[in-house]
Amino acid sequence: MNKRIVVALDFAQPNEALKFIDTLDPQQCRVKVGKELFTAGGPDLIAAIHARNFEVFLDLKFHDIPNTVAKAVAAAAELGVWMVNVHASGGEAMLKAARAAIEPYGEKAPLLIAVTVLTSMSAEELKQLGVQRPLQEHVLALAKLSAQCGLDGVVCSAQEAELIKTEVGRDFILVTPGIRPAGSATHDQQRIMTPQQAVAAGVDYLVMGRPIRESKNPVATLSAIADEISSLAH
Ligand SMILES: O=C(O)c1cc(=O)[nH]c(=O)n1[C@@H]1O[C@H](COP(=O)(O)O)[C@@H](O)[C@H]1O
Repeated sequence: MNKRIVVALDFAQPNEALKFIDTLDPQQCRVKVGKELFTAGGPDLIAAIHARNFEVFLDLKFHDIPNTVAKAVAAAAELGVWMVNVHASGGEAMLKAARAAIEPYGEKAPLLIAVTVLTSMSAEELKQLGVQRPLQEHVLALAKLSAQCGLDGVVCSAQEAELIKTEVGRDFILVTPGIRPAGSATHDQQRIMTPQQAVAAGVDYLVMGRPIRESKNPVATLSAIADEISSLAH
């Protein structure tokens, strides 16, 4: 139940992110550094976050040729991050290359997670891209491929969690953004669930950004959600 929430540090500047995490408790949550913040802050910022005892999900969603992704994932492992992600749609060779690249790090290797279908995408949008099968089927197929390639888990929406846990296995880690407390703004997210629904569906890690950062009292909001979900069975 511990530290199920990963707070998305979607800030423009490293100093804003550090100021924000200095209000948080590393025993209560992990943090996610994405494209905007890493582009601005780079490895120095990751070191500064680690110095504050937070575990980092480096969310750079690598999607490139196998050689490039393998080297990028190894570079992430060098930073000592807790979790790193790639896009499952990069395909089998890319996923296997990413897995092989972090093998030498042994127990210190980050968790390697593949993004299935972005939580901002609807079924209609997926069809526009030429994917004819239903969205849930596509997410499941990408999750199965990721598992076969040795990845530790996937990013999906909590709406697909039960299906993936049943079909791929209980130990396959599910990381779900698109988490919205009841009544809060959905922003650009399409496939959403409340924190309680997500935990009930079997999700391992809930990624939450704006509902926490933009709330009047982020610390109180985070604590309230953490308390609520810790009382739910997994
Ligand atoms: O890999 C991710 O973290 C991710 C995948 C996905 O499918 N959808 C998604 O929203 N994310 C990230 O999760 C965070 C969600 O933030 P909020 O929508 O503000 O809660 C953002 O930092 C996104 O970059």
